[in-house]
Amino acid sequence: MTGLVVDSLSFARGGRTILDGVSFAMQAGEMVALLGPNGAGKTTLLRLVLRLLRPRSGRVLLDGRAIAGMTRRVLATHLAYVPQGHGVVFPYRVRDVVALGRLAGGAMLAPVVPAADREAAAEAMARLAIGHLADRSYAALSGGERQAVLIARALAQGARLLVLDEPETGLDYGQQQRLSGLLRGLAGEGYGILATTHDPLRAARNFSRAILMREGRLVADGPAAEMLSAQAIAGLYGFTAVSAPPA
Ligand SMILES: Nc1ncnc2c1ncn2[C@@H]1O[C@H](COP(=O)(O)OP(=O)(O)OP(=O)(O)O)[C@@H](O)[C@H]1O
Repeated sequence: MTGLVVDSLSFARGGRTILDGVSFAMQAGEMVALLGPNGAGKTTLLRLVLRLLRPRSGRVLLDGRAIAGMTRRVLATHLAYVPQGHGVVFPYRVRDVVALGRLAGGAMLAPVVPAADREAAAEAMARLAIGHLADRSYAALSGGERQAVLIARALAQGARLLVLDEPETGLDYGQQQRLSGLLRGLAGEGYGILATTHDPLRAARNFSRAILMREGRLVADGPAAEMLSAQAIAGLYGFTAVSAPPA
């Protein structure tokens, strides 16, 4: 698995500091939840890790190598992005959406999808138990099915570190539970999972570790259950914790 190091990362836009000296490292099999109020800088941090933005200062290392010097193809062998499952423009078949993951590594430039890429896509779909959706239109899927397809696309890419942006958004309870089980299973196989979330209670249950951010700074980092106590959550989001009334 790919080890990720985020080293003193800062980012600014229009003279305003959006991320200020964020540092952490994560290893194989870790499930790291990134939490904080709206505007804390979570998405900006993910975009820097994915090299979709350039930091003002600091660096991101994958297996000890700075991502700034990597080709897109090499970066894609380490890191895969699972965006939120919205915004469907074309009614692609599910098997084609998953096979698109192979493009990130520079494969599949031919007009016909090479057999190896088709196999990788089929394997990823089988892994997520969505083989039966292969010929369905991605646009016609439920939110949970789309999320599974996007994770399959990331697996087809071959990367071992998955970066997910609010993966449970829009999913019903059952689909959230399935997603959590799936991510835990992947972590058990040695995938690294880094996900933003707005649900501290689920994060405390399902993630091994939580990183809390506020106003562009990392304010806490540790075991999820410990980091996400009622008091810590109240402090992070700026409200007063109320205890349950006596029965
Ligand atoms: N391109 C940009 N130009 C100017 N400001 C930006 C830009 N992108 C983000 N910001 C600002 O940076 C801050 C952090 O935004 P970011 O989207 O990273 O927060 P977030 O923690 O992901 O928030 P949310 O929980 O609402 O998704 C916000 O104040 C946002 O307005």
